[in-house]
Amino acid sequence: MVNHDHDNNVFQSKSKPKLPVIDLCVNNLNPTSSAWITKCNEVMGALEEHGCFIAMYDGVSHELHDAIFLASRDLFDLPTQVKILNTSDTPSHGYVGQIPIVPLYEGLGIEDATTKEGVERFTKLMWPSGNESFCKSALMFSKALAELDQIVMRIVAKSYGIEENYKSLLQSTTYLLRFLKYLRPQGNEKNVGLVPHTDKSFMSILHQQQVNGLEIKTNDGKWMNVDPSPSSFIIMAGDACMAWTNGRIKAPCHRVMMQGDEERFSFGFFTFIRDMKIEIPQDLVDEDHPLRFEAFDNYKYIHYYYTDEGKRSKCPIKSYCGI
Ligand SMILES: O=C(O)CCC(=O)C(=O)O
Ligand SMILES: [Fe+2]
Repeated sequence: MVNHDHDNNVFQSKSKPKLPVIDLCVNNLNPTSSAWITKCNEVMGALEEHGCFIAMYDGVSHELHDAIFLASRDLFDLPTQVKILNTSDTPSHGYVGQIPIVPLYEGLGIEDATTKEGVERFTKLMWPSGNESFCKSALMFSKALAELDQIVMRIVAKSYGIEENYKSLLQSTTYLLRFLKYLRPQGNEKNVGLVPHTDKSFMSILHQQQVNGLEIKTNDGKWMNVDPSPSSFIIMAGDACMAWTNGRIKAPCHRVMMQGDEERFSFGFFTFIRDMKIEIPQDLVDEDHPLRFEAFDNYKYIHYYYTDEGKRSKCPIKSYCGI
């Protein structure tokens, strides 16, 4: 069982750079209160400064937090020949494991994770005779995180005055829930769990259990640790959001470093825009902010990223559709 005592502690070690922590608990969100404007400013300030922040969110109960991490352990305990059945047309959306540059990393993904069909399809593939509790937890967790994503994106859209543009994106949003596991590091050295990258998603929400490892690069090039808590979720912009906001919100570079002798479980919940080109809203283009990105397709961009040219690029979204 997870120990929740650390929930009330300070989230990040002192004297190190800290990510803003913003309360997005449902009961504390009242758009008619005077505190609401302050909250929106905090969210926008954090996203424009860091491309990410820590959200305190009660849409995932402690019971669901425990259940989804138990479900994750069940999943990773399956034989590799079962896990590799999790395939996808999109690179790194299905099973990934035993990769030489990241030998500690293993991940599986549920596409259409907020739909019963999507979650049932995945569950049936992994457990042909069924796994009711897995299915229930994965669906509840995904739905709760989709709500959190929409809370954040509505604030972004309203602040920029681009609600109509966001509405059309929302209708084409798909959700990928990735279960992630990192083996305990070999020896005493800090080991790479996941190499530095920016996400190819529109938005990402990360959630980790008690073992640390996620590090986010600050604007002055330092790596900042993020400490976990059952009620905290890291909201992070992906490359697609960076282009959509005409560069106002940057996708932060992050990595996973493993230390100590424990394995680590985490979740990545990613939004992508399917079947439509993402256009940079006119309202975000003016004399001071000339158009920096052409309209682009989120999935074609992912495929581009996995080409040699994409992999070599320092900023793949700029190489793909930058002006
Ligand atoms: O495990 C984590 O906390 C981070 C995962 C991540 O960055 C990713 O899957 O893109
Ligand atoms: Fe990532």
